[in-house]
Amino acid sequence: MTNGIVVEHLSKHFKVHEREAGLRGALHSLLKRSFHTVRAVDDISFTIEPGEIVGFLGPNGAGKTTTMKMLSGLLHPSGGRVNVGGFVPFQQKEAFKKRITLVMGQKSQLIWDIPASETFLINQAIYEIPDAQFRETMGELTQLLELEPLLKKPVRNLSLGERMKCELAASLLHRPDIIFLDEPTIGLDVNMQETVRRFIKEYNERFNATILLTSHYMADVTALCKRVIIINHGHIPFDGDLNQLVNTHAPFKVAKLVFARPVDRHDLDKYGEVLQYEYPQASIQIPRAAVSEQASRMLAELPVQDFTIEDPPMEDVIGMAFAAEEGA
Ligand SMILES: Nc1ncnc2c1ncn2[C@@H]1O[C@H](COP(=O)(O)OP(=O)(O)OP(=O)(O)O)[C@@H](O)[C@H]1O
Repeated sequence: MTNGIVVEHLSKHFKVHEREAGLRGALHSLLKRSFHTVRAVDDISFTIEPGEIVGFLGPNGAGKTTTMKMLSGLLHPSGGRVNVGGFVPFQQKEAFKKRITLVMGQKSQLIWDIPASETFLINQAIYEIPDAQFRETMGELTQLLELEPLLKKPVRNLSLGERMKCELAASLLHRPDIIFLDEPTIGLDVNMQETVRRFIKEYNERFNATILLTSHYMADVTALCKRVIIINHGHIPFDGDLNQLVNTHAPFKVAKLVFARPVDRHDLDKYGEVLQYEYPQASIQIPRAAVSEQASRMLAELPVQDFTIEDPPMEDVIGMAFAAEEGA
């Protein structure tokens, strides 16, 4: 049984009731209802191989959650075809539900007033997980996510990060091999983001799970995803290797220098575009093709004390990809 995903010409259009403001508008819309169509997802196609982790990126309102809901069977598409692990998601077959999970960082499935361990038991019943398998998976998840001290506390007393760990455990108890993660690290502190990231990676490796992940934190994307799909206004302007995205939209690197003594700002212009210079530090943007030549020139000609070459921040690269799509 494969756990790949195939999406062909998928669309979701919402018909939204338009109402004019004020009493007149309310009366008018009672008599004559007018609608407009929101093309939340508009003819997208992609394939995800079994075991792949793919970053699904886009600005607010781009269509990420709508796509994930269609892939997990919560929304019926307006057009196109979806195949997730051999199933048509919106048919909502029991066997399909046992293969997938949708984790939404902003929504909780845990019951507020009781400990998470009791929600786990409820999920065991819902997913018909045999006792032995439940104990084994619970043991694994408890160890991977360090859940032991949290299991008996009412969910309302957990911190956001602790709750997220329990959320992940509840969503993965039935050992799905296709996982949709919608902002799993939102609002978590840097350490907890790192824990969740490590866990996602380990789960993927252990169960060869296919994972589609949205996140506004680029550290999640660079740590987990070799491939990214960018969605903007319901379209996909980019689908490919993360490195290729950087090469296409940011065909330059940034040299960070620390000088041993002050240099003339104008002397730096010949090496590239000076982004910032405030003694002792400078940042210079250099076309990728010229990086090694300019790096050796700078080291030979300038009083360099410390020197690094970095890719531009991923947030900037993604921003450039969105901007290119807007301008297209
Ligand atoms: N039920 C609905 N009725 C009408 N419009 C909707 C509905 N659900 C989503 N939309 C609209 O569809 C578009 C895509 O929304 P979606 O939630 O998929 O975006 P997103 O990429 O997940 O954004 P975010 O990063 O803010 O979560 C938005 O314009 C949104 O307002």
